[in-house]
Amino acid sequence: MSAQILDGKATAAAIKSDLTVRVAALKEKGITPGLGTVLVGDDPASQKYVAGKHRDCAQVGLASIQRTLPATATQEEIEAVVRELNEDPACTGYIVQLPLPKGIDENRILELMDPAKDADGLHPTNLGRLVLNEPAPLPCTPNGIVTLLRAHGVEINGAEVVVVGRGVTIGRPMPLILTRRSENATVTQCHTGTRDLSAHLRNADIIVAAAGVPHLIKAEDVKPGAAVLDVGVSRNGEGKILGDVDPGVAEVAAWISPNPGGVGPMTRAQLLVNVVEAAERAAAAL
Ligand SMILES: Nc1nc2c(c(=O)[nH]1)N[C@@H](CN(C=O)c1ccc(C(=O)N[C@@H](CCC(=O)O)C(=O)O)cc1)CN2
Repeated sequence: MSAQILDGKATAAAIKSDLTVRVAALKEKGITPGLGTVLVGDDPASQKYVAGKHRDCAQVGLASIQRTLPATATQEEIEAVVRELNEDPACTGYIVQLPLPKGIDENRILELMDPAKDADGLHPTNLGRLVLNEPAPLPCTPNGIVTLLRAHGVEINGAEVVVVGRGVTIGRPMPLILTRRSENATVTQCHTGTRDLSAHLRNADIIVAAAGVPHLIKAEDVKPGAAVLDVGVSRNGEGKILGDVDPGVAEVAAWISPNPGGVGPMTRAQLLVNVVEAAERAAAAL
């Protein structure tokens, strides 16, 4: 078997094309949504992701606001920027690029954000709304994964899903989204404390690999016909991305997301969706 590609680039392009029309409609009503980003430090990957987010904004017609602080920025300096964006009417939604430098209390920064402007869906209020099944912006990568699977007709309803990883951007929220009635999957969450990862993986119809361990998932761990989403990003000496999924998995799986070109572009597209949806809700309330 040679797996079919879960094409994140093409799916994200279709989403952005739809958003371009919706942003134009908002502008006709006098509303220009704007995405803010807060980038702290000089991590090349984070710089690249944030630059991509601003390129996307330009592409769909969103305004964008960039705040960049040095790696030496203090907790108080970062909090001051968050307070400023909370108050800035031009910024309808924003994100704080993660991870923040060592020594910064990331949770305190997230908690300080105005939940109404949380474009990442990572504010505790919005994560709580997800738990309560109330409307909220959804974390971008997990939501992007669901959208990617749906776009390719992969059955989620009733599927056995194994999520590998428990980080705040993917691992924690992914099961919350997949177990909603609208998705209706059964989810097992695995992590570094899991005793027999292979045993869980071999039972999965869908694997979401977000461990950050290069080539952790091998062909022999995967049930023939499964869909495998490679979310992990490690880099070799030349900066080339090494995903969590071994290339041999493509011979066993029915569906596989390339990395790059799979979940990454979907993360960015879903962020734009959150910003535009928030602006549409605000416009409807006028
Ligand atoms: N505040 C947040 N921080 C982080 C998030 C997040 O959702 N919110 N997720 C990741 C990084 N991320 C978004 O910020 C992200 C990761 C990857 C991509 C992407 O387009 N990747 C490309 C490859 C780019 C490359 O060559 O390096 C791809 O997969 O094709 C976009 C956004 C952690 N932080």
